[in-house]
Formats: sequence, structure tokens, C-alpha cells
Amino acid sequence: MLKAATHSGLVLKPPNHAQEVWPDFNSIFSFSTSYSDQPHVTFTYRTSYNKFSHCKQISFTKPFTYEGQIVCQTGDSSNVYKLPYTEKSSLFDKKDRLLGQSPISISKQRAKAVITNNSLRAAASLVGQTEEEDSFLDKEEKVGVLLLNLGGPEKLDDVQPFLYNLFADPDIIRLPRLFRFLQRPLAKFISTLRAPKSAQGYAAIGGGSPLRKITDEQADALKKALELKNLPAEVYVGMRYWHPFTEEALAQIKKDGITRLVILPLYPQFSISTSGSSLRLLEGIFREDEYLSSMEHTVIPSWYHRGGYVQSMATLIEKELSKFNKPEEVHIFFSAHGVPVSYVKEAGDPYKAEMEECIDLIMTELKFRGVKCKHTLAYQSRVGPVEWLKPYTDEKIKELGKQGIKSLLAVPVSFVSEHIETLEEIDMEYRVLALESGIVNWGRVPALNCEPAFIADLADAVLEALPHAGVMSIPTVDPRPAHMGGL
Ligand SMILES: C=CC1=C(C)c2cc3[nH]c(cc4nc(cc5[nH]c(cc1n2)c(C)c5CCC(=O)O)C(CCC(=O)O)=C4C)c(C)c3C=C
Ligand SMILES: [Fe+2]
Repeated sequence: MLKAATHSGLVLKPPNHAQEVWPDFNSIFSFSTSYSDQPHVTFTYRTSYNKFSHCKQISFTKPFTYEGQIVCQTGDSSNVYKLPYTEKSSLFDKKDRLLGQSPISISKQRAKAVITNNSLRAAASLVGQTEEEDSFLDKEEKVGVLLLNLGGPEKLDDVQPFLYNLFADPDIIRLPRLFRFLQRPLAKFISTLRAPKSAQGYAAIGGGSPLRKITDEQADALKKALELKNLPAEVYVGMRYWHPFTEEALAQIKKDGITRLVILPLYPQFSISTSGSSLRLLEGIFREDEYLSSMEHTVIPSWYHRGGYVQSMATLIEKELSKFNKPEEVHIFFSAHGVPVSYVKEAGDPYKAEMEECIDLIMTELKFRGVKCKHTLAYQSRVGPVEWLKPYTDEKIKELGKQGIKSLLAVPVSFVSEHIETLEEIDMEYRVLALESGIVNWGRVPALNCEPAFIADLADAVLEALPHAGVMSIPTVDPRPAHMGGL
């Protein structure tokens, strides 16, 4: 059953990513796949691309063209189809590297198969192997997926304690080691000071954050998507600063006897302040807990480059563009949650680089679909007196207005659910600012929430990550430098 859960059918245990060496590819190779609803099929490929370099977790980092023939053969060999086939994938970044998964459908004569880049990768990994592994999962294994998210106050009374939890996090307010004793008093002070302004925002969107409800819905949808792919799994939600807290999710995971866990932060791009903070928390808890530290688990650190995510974003953008009278004149305005500049410059946060790469991928996909609009990336939601990533969303909106832009489509990136920063900051504050700045036509792309293609891609990400699960390796050094609060 689980065999049919991946596209390749041959479930691989690839070597450590860092050591992964891609084989020379200028050859015909074949692999098998089985689908629950289709006969056993064998494919044979030839690719014109002759070398894959080191690749990031689950994405290709080089362009390639499939060329030649695909031999499809039913399991009982009664039918063999030889199909001439050429396909160039569409998702390239600025260095002309292919990123993410671009599903390729072949539907000719009576043979039909869906191949993903990942199955091609599986095939690549298979060169030289003859043995087919039945499944890497024992029957007794219980698979869990832990979705990590930030959490938000559910009612106005929750706002100050929620803010306290947020500011008490050393990954949000990063004090030098010597001043760490000030973390909690400072959190109390800042949360009390900010609570009235913050509460106003939450009041404007109905008295609380929709984050818990949407994340629960995403968890349900993901569980169903995994079931459809023949992987029965429990999906848990662990919030960093509000209910259900990560600790509660872990207690449930233990209670349920989960043996293999995929940890999936619901942030497409990695930041020290978001995924990093949640993962640091998990690391501390796992280290102290015998059950958790010996449970096989794996983390998907970021997934902005996945084809399913990029394509889902492009589809949402195209849909909103079509609502404008002159879509070609619309300026696409990506607005990401900001972080202080010091995160990137001093602590090496990959957030900015991942964000820029993400926008490039979405725009490349849009261009591939014939969209010719110009675009801008800016950063919103800054807090406190320090310098944050620029350009700032509010300043950029004013600038675009001055430049004579009349139609603006705001696209929230960096988060996949509606929340205060989309519903209040963008829909209310930035919309008013845009209209005051001379923009006449305003639109906003909705968050992905439970978009079926997006959820299906998350399910694929889980399936692809599952074979990588291992037991905890405990780092001996704190990755933060001492002046940033490291040990
Ligand atoms: C990728 C997304 C986010 C990054 C990066 C991020 C960094 C970051 N945030 C703050 C301060 C606040 N964030 C608040 C709420 C909030 N932030 C995100 C996402 C990212 N934050 C979300 C999803 C939410 C919750 C929204 C909800 O609906 O409840 C808040 C509270 C709201 C407010 O008062 O504005 C604060 C404060 C910092 C300091 C930071 C990086 C260091
Ligand atoms: Fe935030």
C-alpha cells in the first residue's frame, strides 16, 4: 500500500543530501511505478541533460529537457507503448536553474502516466541499482506530521499574553548573552506597551486571529491529501506563541505512539525568527525527552521553491489579475513580513535571499504563462526602532503612486494563511495608503489557505521527506554567535 504512496513506487533511502552525488545522466534508464488505480507501468527515459549537480533537499538545481522515448509497459507485459517525448521544464530561476517540481503529464494513446521531477530524481538515484525496496515503513509504524506555526490571540484578552510569549522568545528579541536576564522583564514591558495598538488591529478583524482555525483546516486537508496518496498519517498543529502550543502537540504525538514524524513549518521561507525559533524549541524539548529523541523524524526547513507552491501562487495571482480592466497595466506588489536587517547581516538569516528567489520563481512562472506585468518586493510589519529589511511596504506604495502607477495588486508572501497582517495591515492600512497615493485600482491576492493544489504539494513534500527521517543528532555547539545570545 505504501508502495503506491510515492510517484516512483520505488521508495528510496537516498544518501545524506550533502553527500549526494548525481550520476551522469546521458543514458537511458528505467524505473517502475505502481499506482493504486493503474496497472504496473515501466518507463524508460533518455534525457539530454547530462549532469545534475548537488541538489537541495527535494528540488532540482539544473535545467533539463526530457528527450527521446518513454516506454510504458503494463505489469503483465500485454501492452507496450513507445512514445516519442520531449519536455522542457518551465520553472527556472535567474541562474537558469530548475527548481521545484513541475508535474509532467503524458497522455497518449491508452497509456497515461504522471511523472514528477521527483520521480525522475528517484530514477536518477536508481541508476546502478537493481533491487526494488518494497517499503521503508514497517506495518507497525505510525506516521505523524507536525505543522509548525506562529499562533495568534483568539480573543482580545489574549493579546497581551500572546505578545509576551512572542517578545520573550530570544529569537524575536535577540539580546547579547550578558543581558539575557532582561528578556522576560523586557517582554512584559514591550507587550504591555504594544497590546492596545495590537488589540485595535485584532478588533478590526473580528476580535481575534483566524490563524488557529485556518491552520486546523490545513491540517485536516493535509491528512486527507495524504490518505489519497495512500499514506495514513496523523497531522498535528504546534503553535509557537499561542494555543495549541508546540508542547501540547508533542504530548499528543507521544500519546498516539507516533514512530516517524515529518516536521513541516508552515512558512515557505526560512527565518531565524519563525521556523528557526520553532525548531530551536523542538530541539530543546527533544533533547530532554527519551521518546522524542529516539523517534525517527525529519524537518522540511523551507519549501518556497516547490513547484506546487510556486504554481499555486501564480494561479492565484493570475486569477486576481483577470479582475482588473487592463491586467497588463497592473503592478504586482509582493509584500513580505520583514525582519530586522541584523538578522540577515549579522546572524546569517537566509530569509531575504529565499524571499527574493521565491519572487523570481513566481514571476518566471507568470512570464511563462504570458503575464508581462512589472513587479516589486517590499517588506511590511516592522516593529521597534531598529532598521528592518527594505524597501518598506508603506514607503514603496507611496513611491509607486508618485511614479504614476494606477493599478496595484498586493500579494502577501511569507505566510500561507490569512492573518492580521493580510486582513488588517494590507486590506485596510495599505489599501487606504495606496488610494491616497494616487493608485486607483487596488486588488489583493488571497492567502493560499486550503487551496487544493497547494495542499496536495505539501502532501508530496511530506512523502518525499519521509524516507529521510532519522533519530536526533544532538548538536554540540549553539549556532548563534555569543554576541547574539549563543552559548
Ligand atoms: C514569515 C512571517 C513572519 C516573520 C518573518 C515574522 C517576524 C517577526 N514578527 C515580529 C513581531 C510580531 N509579529 C506578530 C504577529 C505575527 N507575525 C507573523 C509572521 C511573521 N513574523 C504572523 C503570522 C503573526 C500572527 C498574526 C495573527 O493573525 O495573529 C505580532 C503581533 C501582531 C502585531 O502586534 O503586529 C508582532 C508584534 C517580529 C519582531 C519579527 C522578527 C524579528
Ligand atoms: Fe511577526
